[in-house]
Amino acid sequence: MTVNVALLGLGTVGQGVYETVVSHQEELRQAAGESVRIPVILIKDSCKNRSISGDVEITTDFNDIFKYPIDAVIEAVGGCEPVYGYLRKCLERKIPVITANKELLAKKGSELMNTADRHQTELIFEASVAGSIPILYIIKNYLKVNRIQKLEAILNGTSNFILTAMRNNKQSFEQSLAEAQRLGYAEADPSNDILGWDTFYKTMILSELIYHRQPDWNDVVRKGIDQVTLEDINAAIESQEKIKLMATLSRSSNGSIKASIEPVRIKKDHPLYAVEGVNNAVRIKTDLADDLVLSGPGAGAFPTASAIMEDFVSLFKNNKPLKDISKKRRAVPLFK
Ligand SMILES: NC(=O)C1=CN([C@@H]2O[C@H](COP(=O)(O)OP(=O)(O)OC[C@H]3O[C@@H](n4cnc5c(N)ncnc54)[C@H](OP(=O)(O)O)[C@@H]3O)[C@@H](O)[C@H]2O)C=CC1
Ligand SMILES: N[C@@H](CC=O)C(=O)O
Repeated sequence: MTVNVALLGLGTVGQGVYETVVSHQEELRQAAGESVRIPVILIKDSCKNRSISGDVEITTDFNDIFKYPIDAVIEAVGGCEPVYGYLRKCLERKIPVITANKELLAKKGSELMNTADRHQTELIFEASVAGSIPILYIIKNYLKVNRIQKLEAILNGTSNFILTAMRNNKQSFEQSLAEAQRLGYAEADPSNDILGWDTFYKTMILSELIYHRQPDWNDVVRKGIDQVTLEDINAAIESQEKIKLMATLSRSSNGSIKASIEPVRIKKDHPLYAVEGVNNAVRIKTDLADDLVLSGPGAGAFPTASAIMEDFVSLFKNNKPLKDISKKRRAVPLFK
């Protein structure tokens, strides 16, 4: 048997997913119990050269994906429109969706999750937060008894890459951003990265997961790294400190959720001090486990494809065919 996956988007992430499906057939067969094939890929610009095998249809028409017996959809386009409509259509047809799209999830995650629920299918999105780090899985499945008191995190690979390059190589902000774009870390619109929006969306997803709701967006402090200068970085070095774009999330005693995203100076003994380059890290303080820190690459083709493909195989429980897997088996619902 073969599982057919429609891939939406063939940029940094989509290409990483496509190549992983080609290079990891054996592992996918082991984990999913069936071989995995991508018969169709949606793109925007039909004039670009693509390194894709000849038997894959490349299309600019979303509806073409339904010409194939699609078992799952992987979305790597980004943004809200037209993707929201596309994913709704897939879920309404009971097709499970795996997405890396944090902006869409922060803005429309509840609606899409309700659609998935109504149609008894899955919407999963490990890749939307902290790249390759399985942070959503760990919070959902491994911290059910613990009370999460506070979360501190570096969630934007591009910003951390830029701050590291400015510090270590004395590169200018602009040069460092251009390098992050060349490496495929930055969003299509990099102002999402450098103004803190990307971290903001990821923090909202974490808030949904941990507290089952988001704070009022107007109450969230959101600053990016756009105002950080080489002088600021040198001043931090003088004090043996580093500047990091830090997200924080907690619930106050009155039940309100507090979140902030801003560049902060941290000292050598801070657990996230050593997190450099494109890496992300999440520090979770809980009442029982105490202080947990997870780190790993937060952006890039293969770290993101890793999270997407691990999400994908998580759809296969006990090697059952995808169509036989009931939605009701999902462990803890997110966005509810
Ligand atoms: N880059 C990264 O490291 C990470 C990215 N993400 C998320 O993954 C998603 C994709 O990111 P990334 O691969 O970097 O983005 P890219 O800009 O590299 O790729 C986007 C892809 O989507 C296609 N596309 C854009 N608009 C449309 C449209 N209207 N209809 C059809 N196809 C369209 C583009 O087509 P064409 O090729 O024709 O231009 C391109 O193939 C985003 O949600 C991003 O936030 C998540 C984690 C990490
Ligand atoms: N642009 C994002 C990509 C991953 O989510 C980042 O730099 O972290």
